[in-house]
Amino acid sequence: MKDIVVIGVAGGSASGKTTVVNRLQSSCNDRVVLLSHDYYYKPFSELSPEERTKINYDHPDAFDTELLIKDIRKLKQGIAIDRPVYSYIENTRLKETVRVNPAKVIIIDGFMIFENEKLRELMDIKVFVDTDADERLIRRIKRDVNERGRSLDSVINQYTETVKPMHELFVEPYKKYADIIIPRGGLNDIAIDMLVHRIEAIVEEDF
Ligand SMILES: Nc1ncnc2c1ncn2[C@@H]1O[C@H](COP(=O)(O)OP(=O)(O)O)[C@@H](O)[C@H]1O
Ligand SMILES: O=c1ccn([C@@H]2O[C@H](COP(=O)(O)O)[C@@H](O)[C@H]2O)c(=O)[nH]1
Repeated sequence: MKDIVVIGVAGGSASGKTTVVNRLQSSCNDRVVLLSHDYYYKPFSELSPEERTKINYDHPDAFDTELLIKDIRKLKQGIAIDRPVYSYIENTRLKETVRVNPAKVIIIDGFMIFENEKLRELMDIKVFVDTDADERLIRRIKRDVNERGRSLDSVINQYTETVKPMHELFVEPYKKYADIIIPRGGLNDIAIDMLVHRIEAIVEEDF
């Protein structure tokens, strides 16, 4: 039996990680499972909804990364997990969980997943989705206003106060750990096709 392969997909907020991962998943179907670092945001249930809007969500302390590491280890041992579900609208973890069964390829995505050494060491292939900051900001404004229930002012304030400075501390310096860098994000067909072929080769090996 071959080892389970863990692929990490990092990159700044709104760089196109989800777009890349969805394209990888749809090419490889149920042979691949996805765990997003964002599922593992701490619930901060002791705080009021108003207080939760003020948290720095771009700092490593906002995540329960230990739980993610435990869950990846269980999947690697062939044990199913119940992963948390996070709401960006309510800024907290929901009551329900989602069952994740072991698969040959585990994809982990998250903007700062290369920052944590223990997490990084679990990854066999590290991919960084690299998109210019101005494009990421435009995409983030559109997404957060349309899908995450934010006002234009709140997106711009959050970006200047935490997203950008934390990106410079916890995302960009860790790009050096990537094995593959995908410029321009989710619509880079050539880079995505190459990755899909690599993953297909892995899942087609004897299990
Ligand atoms: N190449 C692209 N061109 C234009 N918009 C894009 C592109 N890639 C992603 N987007 C859009 O930008 C937003 C952020 O992309 P997403 O894949 O969710 O990024 P991430 O997971 O890195 O935050 C989404 O609304 C997505 O539809
Ligand atoms: O409650 C929350 C939790 C997270 N965020 C922001 O989300 C992004 C990460 O998502 P991407 O898909 O990688 O963009 C992060 O930059 C946090 O600022 C939030 O606003 N509220």
